[in-house]
Amino acid sequence: MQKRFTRPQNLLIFVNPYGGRHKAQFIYNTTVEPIFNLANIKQTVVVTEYRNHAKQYVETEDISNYDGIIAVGGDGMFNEIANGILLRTQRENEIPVQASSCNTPCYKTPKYKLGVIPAGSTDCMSYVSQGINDPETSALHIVVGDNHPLDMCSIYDDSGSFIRFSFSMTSYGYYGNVLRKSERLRSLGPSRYDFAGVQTFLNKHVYSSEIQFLPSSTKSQATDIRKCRFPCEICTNDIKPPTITTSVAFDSAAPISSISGGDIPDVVRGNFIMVNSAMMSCACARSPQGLSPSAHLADGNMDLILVSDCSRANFIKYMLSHVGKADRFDFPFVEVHRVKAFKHKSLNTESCWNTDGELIDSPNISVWVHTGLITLYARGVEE
Ligand SMILES: Nc1ncnc2c1ncn2[C@@H]1O[C@H](COP(=O)(O)OP(=O)(O)OP(=O)(O)O)[C@@H](O)[C@H]1O
Repeated sequence: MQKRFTRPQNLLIFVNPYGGRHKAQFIYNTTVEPIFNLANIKQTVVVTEYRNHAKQYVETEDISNYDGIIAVGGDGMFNEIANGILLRTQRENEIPVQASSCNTPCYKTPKYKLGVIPAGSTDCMSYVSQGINDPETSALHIVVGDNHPLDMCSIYDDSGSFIRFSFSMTSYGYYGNVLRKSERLRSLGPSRYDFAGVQTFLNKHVYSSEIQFLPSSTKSQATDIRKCRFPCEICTNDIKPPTITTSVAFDSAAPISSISGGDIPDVVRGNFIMVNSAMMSCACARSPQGLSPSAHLADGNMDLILVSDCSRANFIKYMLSHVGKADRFDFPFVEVHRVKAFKHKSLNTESCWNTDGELIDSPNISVWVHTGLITLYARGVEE
């Protein structure tokens, strides 16, 4: 078991000059570097030059001297680094990354701890793991070597091919369409999400889908009042190792039951404005409670939130419930399930997926949670 505090000696740091308001370099120079220098931490800085630069770097370069990898950027940067280091770790341990791997106790945790200094647009990772988007706070958590496990999910297309790992929201329909539009509006900075959101809302689309899911085997529920707060008993005590043991490759026709080692899946069919899964609360400065306020950082579950067709007025009410403290599950057209895995099949016209702000074009995917697969320099949110 990892010690709760292991102060880092030597860090690999990626600075994304392109994310958020383009302030990552300034934040690193003025806030992060001085704190790391005071703590005598050796630093190697890579300013990213293109998309996937950080992912390629951690997958292929010699990183054996470092004890941690830090993103100065947003959730997209963190996702890149997490994907790169997870793929490298599986490759080095000869663990194949494909859907059938989910049927064994699965992927190996990297030996490197990951941290993020918020310098993106949404910065959900910092907000959810520290309760605030503040570069100084994040730098201090790294300096003292705080530890917190983080669940990751793995996503596959309907032929069982691996797509990517993800840590926060994976969403089909509305948020997928917003992302697709917002990518074309990057020059507007963070406000691109507002423009894309309004446009997507005005062109409301509804998608017919079938979703199979494996319900969680833990006692906690998405509707719990208790949230993930330091010290979180659910994240530290309630973790169950994966029980999935059979080995059958995914294919588009196979029901999730044949690949779930005896667990019986539930099935829902309907017309949805969006299908969301939240690995964590997905809170951010704009939505301080997040998409699923009682989701946990490391309990081996995700919350599957199905938003059925409804009037535009009701959809706005649902979206506005995310800004305040109102119960976002108290709508007749919203249902929520705490699950370990799910599989989505489109039954008519197709949308795309938004996972951690990255686009997945394939509408038919399966998603599996892996308990505590990453170790973060974080403590969790303190009240
Ligand atoms: N030099 C670069 N040029 C273009 N894209 C880059 C460069 N460096 C990194 N990227 C890409 O920028 C994307 C977005 O970065 P980042 O997550 O830091 O900011 P953001 O999208 O504004 O914030 P958030 O993800 O929190 O909403 C990353 O997915 C990364 O691949």
